[in-house]
Amino acid sequence: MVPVSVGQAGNVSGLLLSLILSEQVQNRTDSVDFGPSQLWCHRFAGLRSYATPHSQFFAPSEGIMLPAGSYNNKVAFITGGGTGLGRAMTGVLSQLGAQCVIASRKLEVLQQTATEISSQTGNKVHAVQCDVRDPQAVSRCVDQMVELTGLPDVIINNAAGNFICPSERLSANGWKSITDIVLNGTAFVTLELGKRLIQNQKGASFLAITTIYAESGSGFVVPSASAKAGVEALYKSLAAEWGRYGHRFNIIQPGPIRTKGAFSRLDPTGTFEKSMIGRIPTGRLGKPAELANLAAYLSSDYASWMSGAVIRFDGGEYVSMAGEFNELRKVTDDQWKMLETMIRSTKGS
Ligand SMILES: CC/C=C\C/C=C\CC/C=C/C=C/C(=O)SCCNC(=O)CCNC(=O)[C@H](O)C(C)(C)COP(=O)(O)OP(=O)(O)OC[C@H]1O[C@@H](n2cnc3c(N)ncnc32)[C@H](O)[C@@H]1OP(=O)(O)O
Ligand SMILES: NC(=O)C1=CN([C@@H]2O[C@H](COP(=O)(O)OP(=O)(O)OC[C@H]3O[C@@H](n4cnc5c(N)ncnc54)[C@H](OP(=O)(O)O)[C@@H]3O)[C@@H](O)[C@H]2O)C=CC1
Repeated sequence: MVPVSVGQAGNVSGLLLSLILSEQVQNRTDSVDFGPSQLWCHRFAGLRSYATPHSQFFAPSEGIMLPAGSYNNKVAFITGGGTGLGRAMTGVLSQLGAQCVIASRKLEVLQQTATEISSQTGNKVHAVQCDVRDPQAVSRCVDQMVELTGLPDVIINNAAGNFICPSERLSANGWKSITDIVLNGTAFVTLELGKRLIQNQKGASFLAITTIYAESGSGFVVPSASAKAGVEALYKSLAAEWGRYGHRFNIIQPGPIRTKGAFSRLDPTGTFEKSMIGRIPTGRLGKPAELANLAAYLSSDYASWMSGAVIRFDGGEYVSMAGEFNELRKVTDDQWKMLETMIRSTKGS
């Protein structure tokens, strides 16, 4: 680990940094306990990753949590399973004994992931091309899965699209592109599989990956925020309606976890990561393996009494952003002494 100074980035991010974040970062530098000297940068595989010193209290455990064989004789269907978090979840489920089917648009990417994971775990991973925006394609994908593995025990709706964009620059097609993948795609997959499972009297666990801002909303990712909120309403509603058919529905809201797909579209210059880490109480990003362990637990028989749950998984970022006075973390001991003296010396109203 090497300490880095804020502002070491390249031209574009340097410009953005000074224009957008200068006040925030400068404040930190001057007066708070999270200045550049305490901002650490790990360098590995060509990627930067910032963390605070106190993140050492929260070192990630990336080993597989559930007992070996927990998914023997189970079939798991994961949308967007070829990359990022979907790939991590597929790896863990496969390692635990599941036969996995991964689906998305890019067949070559899926095939490569399937080959790599199955050669590591010894369990079959099937790649099926599917654009979840197209209900007919979803139906064909499920036909193909039925041929390969039969209907699944576990469905993970993980596929998504996103990009940062001021809403006044957003075209109708930009809106449609994101909401079609996230909300309609999740609905098409869930309805198609749900109906077939019901016909076959087979129970299943459904999991949706949303995000922390599904609850709060967020500027600059408005189609994603709207669609993810819709996914949460869909899953909470079906948890109530389809329990009688043996179906559970749960939701994970991840905070920031480094993946190429997310970071290239949400932080293309790498400028925002540092300020984001400053507001995460555990002082670091999440790891795909941590998310995968939680998903494996929620989708397993160990969680058979969990349905309708919304699990925030963000190192504390959401509550840290929400609390009115949380910025007072930045006040030093000397400043507290002064503030306390001022407050105690105030008499009357
Ligand atoms: C440090 C911060 C980093 C991260 C974490 C932070 C916080 C935690 C919360 C994070 C939540 C993350 C949520 C996610 O969902 S991340 C997942 C990201 N992964 C992907 O997006 C993968 C798939 N994405 C894509 O395939 C594409 O990006 C796209 C655009 C979604 C779909 O591709 P498609 O080929 O179908 O679409 P296009 O034809 O290219 O575009 C359609 C339409 O949209 C307009 N568009 C595209 N990009 C932009 C842009 N950047 N700005 C504005 N508009 C855009 C495009 O122009 C088209 O519209 P028209 O021109 O036709 O009007
Ligand atoms: N990483 C993070 O910090 C966070 C991620 N999330 C959520 O986690 C999930 C995974 O994201 P992440 O792994 O980071 O990003 P990725 O970009 O790696 O994952 C998105 C996946 O969705 C697939 N996909 C996109 N469009 C379609 C489509 N039309 N049909 C089928 N599949 C599609 C992509 O595959 P292909 O291109 O082959 O279609 C890709 O595999 C998403 O739901 C995201 O919203 C939530 C909060 C934070």
